[in-house]
Amino acid sequence: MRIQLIAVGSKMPSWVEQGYQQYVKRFPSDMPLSLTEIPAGKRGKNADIKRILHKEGELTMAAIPKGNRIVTLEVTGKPWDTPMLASNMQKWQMDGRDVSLLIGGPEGLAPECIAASEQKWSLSPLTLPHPLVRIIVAESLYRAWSVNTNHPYHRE
Ligand SMILES: C[S@@+](CC[C@H](N)C(=O)[O-])C[C@H]1O[C@@H](n2cnc3c(N)ncnc32)[C@H](O)[C@@H]1O
Repeated sequence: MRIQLIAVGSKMPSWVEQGYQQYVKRFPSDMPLSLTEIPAGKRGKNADIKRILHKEGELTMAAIPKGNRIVTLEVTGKPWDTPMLASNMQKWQMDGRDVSLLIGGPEGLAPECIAASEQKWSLSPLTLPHPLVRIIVAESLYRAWSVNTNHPYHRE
């Protein structure tokens, strides 16, 4: 099973790149994690946010390979603890499809992304900055994998 992270926002500061790389490099070859960045629309003074969000949504949906399970990262989604994430990961693997995890931009995800979502995952009731979310997701997925494989990274 491949896991694809699709995140609105590109040209991240080096600390974001470094943080993400810390975890992505640990994924096993039978469950690789990839990142697709969607350029965020320019938000000038009189920006048409609805149009920008729609464009980001179109680009996000176009980046998802056909048939993938779509999971959205949403503040108001389900708060999965590590065992629940590990259990979801096992279900994803048994289901046989690859997984696309979607992270929105400054105003969140476009309505079409939310409508296409099969599962909504909340990392916290706090609204987190989108550059940080990809790092937390990568670490959480790696931790869940370590639970499922009895790897010593995760300790009870
Ligand atoms: C800055 S937040 C967007 C805030 C926007 N007002 C909203 O409510 O969606 C950017 C993206 O980061 C992700 N995100 C931020 N905090 C999150 C959390 N606590 N749980 C899950 N995803 C989160 C979501 O994908 C969100 O679309």
